[in-house]
Amino acid sequence: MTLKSYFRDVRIGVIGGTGLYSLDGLKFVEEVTVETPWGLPSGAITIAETPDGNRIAFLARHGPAHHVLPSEVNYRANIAALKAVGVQVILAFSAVGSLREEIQPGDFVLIDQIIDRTKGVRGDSFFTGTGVTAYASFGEPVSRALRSLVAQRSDSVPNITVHSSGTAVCMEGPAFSTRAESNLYRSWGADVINMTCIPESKLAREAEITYAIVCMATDYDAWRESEESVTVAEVMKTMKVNAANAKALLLAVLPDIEQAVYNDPEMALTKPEAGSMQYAFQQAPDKQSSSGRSTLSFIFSNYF
Ligand SMILES: CSC[C@H]1O[C@H](OP(=O)(O)O)[C@H](O)[C@@H]1O
Ligand SMILES: Nc1ncnc2[nH]cnc12
Repeated sequence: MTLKSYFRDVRIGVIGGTGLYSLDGLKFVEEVTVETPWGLPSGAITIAETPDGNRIAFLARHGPAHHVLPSEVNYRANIAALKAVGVQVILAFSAVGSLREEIQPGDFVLIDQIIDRTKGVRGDSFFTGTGVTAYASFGEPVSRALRSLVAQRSDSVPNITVHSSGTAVCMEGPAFSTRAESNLYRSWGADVINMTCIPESKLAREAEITYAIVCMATDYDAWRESEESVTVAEVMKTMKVNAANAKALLLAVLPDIEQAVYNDPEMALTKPEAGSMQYAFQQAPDKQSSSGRSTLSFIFSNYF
């Protein structure tokens, strides 16, 4: 596709997860289908206009009708497509199970750490198969600055409890965990569990996009002896309330993110990620595969 001229200025992207398939309260502009070197994303990207007149991009992670399983989401295409329309910051949303008594269904958690329990079946690097080697830094998988913006603004949203940090386990799925697994993750210090934050967060980092994910607790997974283990019915029931709260939180925090990406000459919000791959490449440019360089230029117009 030919990218329209305004796309370079669509700096904010939102990824909706289970139960969050569209945005409310913003003016619809258009839907765009972006083909990437890694294939097609889960669906069309919706471009919407904020009350401040900026355009943002929305993508439903599993597709608008949730037709794609977490292991089968083309995370590379999703992130590459958002990057192609200009996105520098992604605020993602995810339905998660709670591994802690104090994180109740309905609570939101701004995770700062992730334990990867996916099983190697997901395309998890833009560099795989390109003949170009690069190693992203991922010790802090989520943007501290974006988390803190969301945490601060969440005070203005009624009826939500937001935990400002936490560790997520990302499991393979689609079947939920056994009780033994759920207890194992608790013993590791994990607070919530989902099936999608890996490789989404890792690919955002490779693409130098500032990324945070709002984890919305829907259930107590499988660890509580006194309760039935999680079911989809339970997740969807809680997500009805969570989705409304997520939309309210997004509308509340958007002006702050817009201010940070359009009006801060220092670009403090995106600074840690922008340019972070600069020293991650191993080979001298003349030793990199030229077809790989051409593929990667789709997301790294600055390096290739
Ligand atoms: C349908 S429950 C399991 C499903 O829900 C979460 O999705 P998302 O992270 O996209 O909100 C979880 O990660 C699983 O993919
Ligand atoms: N218990 C759970 N495990 C994994 N992903 C989830 N998404 C919502 N609840 C979940």
